[in-house]
Amino acid sequence: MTGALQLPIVDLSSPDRFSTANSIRQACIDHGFFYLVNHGVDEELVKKVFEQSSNFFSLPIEDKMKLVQRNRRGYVTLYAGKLDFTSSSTKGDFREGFFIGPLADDLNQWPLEEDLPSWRSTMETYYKKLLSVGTELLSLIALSLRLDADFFEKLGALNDPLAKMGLLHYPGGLDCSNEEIYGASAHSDFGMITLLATDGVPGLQICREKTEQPHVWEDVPSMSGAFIVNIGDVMERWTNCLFRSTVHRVLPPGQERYSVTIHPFMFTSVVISCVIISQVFRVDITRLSFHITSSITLQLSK
Ligand SMILES: O=C(O)CCC(=O)C(=O)O
Ligand SMILES: [Fe+2]
Repeated sequence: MTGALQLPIVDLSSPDRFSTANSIRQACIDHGFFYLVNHGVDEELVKKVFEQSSNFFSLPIEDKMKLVQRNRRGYVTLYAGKLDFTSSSTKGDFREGFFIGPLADDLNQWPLEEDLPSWRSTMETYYKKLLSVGTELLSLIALSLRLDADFFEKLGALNDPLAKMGLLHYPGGLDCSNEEIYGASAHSDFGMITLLATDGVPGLQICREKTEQPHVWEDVPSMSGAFIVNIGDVMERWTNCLFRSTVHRVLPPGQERYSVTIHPFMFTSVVISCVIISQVFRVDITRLSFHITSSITLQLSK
């Protein structure tokens, strides 16, 4: 069953940080998803990122394969990944991607400047800008949890700003009537928060009650100029499940679709403890730790 949904809207430019923090709190309790408006990222920059993304994915496959993923950076082919680990489908998700990690460590792969002029600088500008939006958001999230605004910063979230940006391309035109293939199969994101920009083509759906069967899927319409923000598994654990890491997916649209994700903070060395203590612990506190291997494979122990 599906239906359309109107997510809460959070205005990042509001001078009243406490009221913004309260609206974030309510949005994260009710949906785990919200629209972020007045975020200060220039519309022209977002447009350029989408244009450059399309330029890359339009290259011949041989050229894209020269940048095939190494160290979790670079090009990932159609069907190579499957976000729903529980799915019995033998095929992966019907999308291709290009992943960019921390700019300082020299592990990123870039198209040649002569092939795609300004490609690298556009992506680097967007990455840095989104990291600063994420930083502001993280301090508001701390306030929303009745913590000091610099709570996560003091834990080292900004010392090691391990962020991952994904350019995603859903080619469309897939007739999937016989097979269970999605653009992105059902999953929750594993980090703290995700900021998502889409080109407006529909396809994203969320399921708010992940334990209920059958799943009820609701369409998330895009909002012009807004980012879609969602809570990830690590933040769900920080909050003892007060904030939801909501399951979502992307249907294989008949129409071509582009999106850009960024997961700004992936702590590498911090033990995740609960900041919301209630009568009922919904997570196992004694095992709330996580590890990221050098290849940024995150294993959350449950
Ligand atoms: O493309 C989208 O709209 C969402 C993608 C997504 O959920 C993901 O890559 O984690
Ligand atoms: Fe996701």
